[in-house]
Amino acid sequence: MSLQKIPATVITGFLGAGKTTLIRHLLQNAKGRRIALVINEFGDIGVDGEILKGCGDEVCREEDVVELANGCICCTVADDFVPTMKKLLERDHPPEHIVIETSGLALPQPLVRAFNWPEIKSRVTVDGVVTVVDAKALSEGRFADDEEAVAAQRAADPNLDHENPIEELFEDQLNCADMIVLNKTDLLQTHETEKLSGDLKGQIRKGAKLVPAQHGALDVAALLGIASAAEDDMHNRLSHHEMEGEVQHDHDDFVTFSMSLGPIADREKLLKRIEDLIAEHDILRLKGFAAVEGAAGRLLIQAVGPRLNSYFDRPWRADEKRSSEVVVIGLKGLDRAAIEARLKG
Ligand SMILES: Nc1nc2c(ncn2[C@@H]2O[C@H](COP(=O)(O)OP(=O)(O)OP(=O)(O)O)[C@@H](O)[C@H]2O)c(=O)[nH]1
Repeated sequence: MSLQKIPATVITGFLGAGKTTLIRHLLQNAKGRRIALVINEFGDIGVDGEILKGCGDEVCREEDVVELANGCICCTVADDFVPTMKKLLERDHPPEHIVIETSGLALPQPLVRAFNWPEIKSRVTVDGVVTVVDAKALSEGRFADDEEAVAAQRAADPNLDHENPIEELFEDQLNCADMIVLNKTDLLQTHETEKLSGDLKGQIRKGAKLVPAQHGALDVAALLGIASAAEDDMHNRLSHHEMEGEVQHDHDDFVTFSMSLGPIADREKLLKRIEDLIAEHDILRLKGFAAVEGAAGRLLIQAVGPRLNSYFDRPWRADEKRSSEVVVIGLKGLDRAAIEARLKG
């Protein structure tokens, strides 16, 4: 057995920033390197795992994708993450590199700390924490407060403890990063990207790298091999909760639910219903697959904030059940019953 530790890259970033897209690009350009993926999703439909497995066996073998779907990886470190890592390490041919995709709602800090568990620390080190940022959403102010609204809230109730859960999570994910990928720059003008980069540089930890990207297309040599050993450096990467001396954090600010829609007779009508829903409710993320009647492929549906897109990602296999399932994520208070009723038409 080699004494060298296996490098692990943690890919984090808010809902829909482009983590799965980046990993897909990485696998397609890994040039034979044996990479195992650990994927954590909120909700019980493994959309990200399915997208990656859909890349084809030569890029991503099914046995190299491990899905953790029992809630958020940052809260289930001991029960899920550590045993999963141990299993990967006990394989006859352990991976050469491990890539971990956190859910868009996860804090990376508890996960990175888990690399200090003795049974992991002796065999694995964090190569880098990569935080993917949705440049378009950031430019639209989705991670910041509307200052006037906050001032009005405070004026109405000065005792109000103001916390924007999205902004806080975004900052925690930034603060832990070795590399920040400013993704989706295709949706911005050059001067907007430059302005965002300049603004972000003022907010990130010294030494963290900021790189612009489109569809996560980064040079694999830059992405892997950072060798940060972030697990030894957590005092420089504290989350808001840690800075405030809290051990626990929770996801009470967000709700996630999934639902089955049955066979879809008309693709366009379904997409219109989803568009209307997104306009009417504060849905942060919606994703899933649909079985459109008469279509040979499964329809992948992706919505991030106001942007919706869909395409047939691969043919249905003869041995699988054709079903339509979506997961919806939003802030607490989302009207689940109304959304379900509307989605089901
Ligand atoms: N225009 C544009 N779209 C992108 C880019 N990167 C990703 N997307 C799209 O953004 C949507 C979300 O991408 P994902 O890679 O699934 O994002 P994610 O961070 O894995 O999402 P969660 O795991 O749900 O948090 C998909 O529709 C992607 O095709 C990009 O650089 N430009």
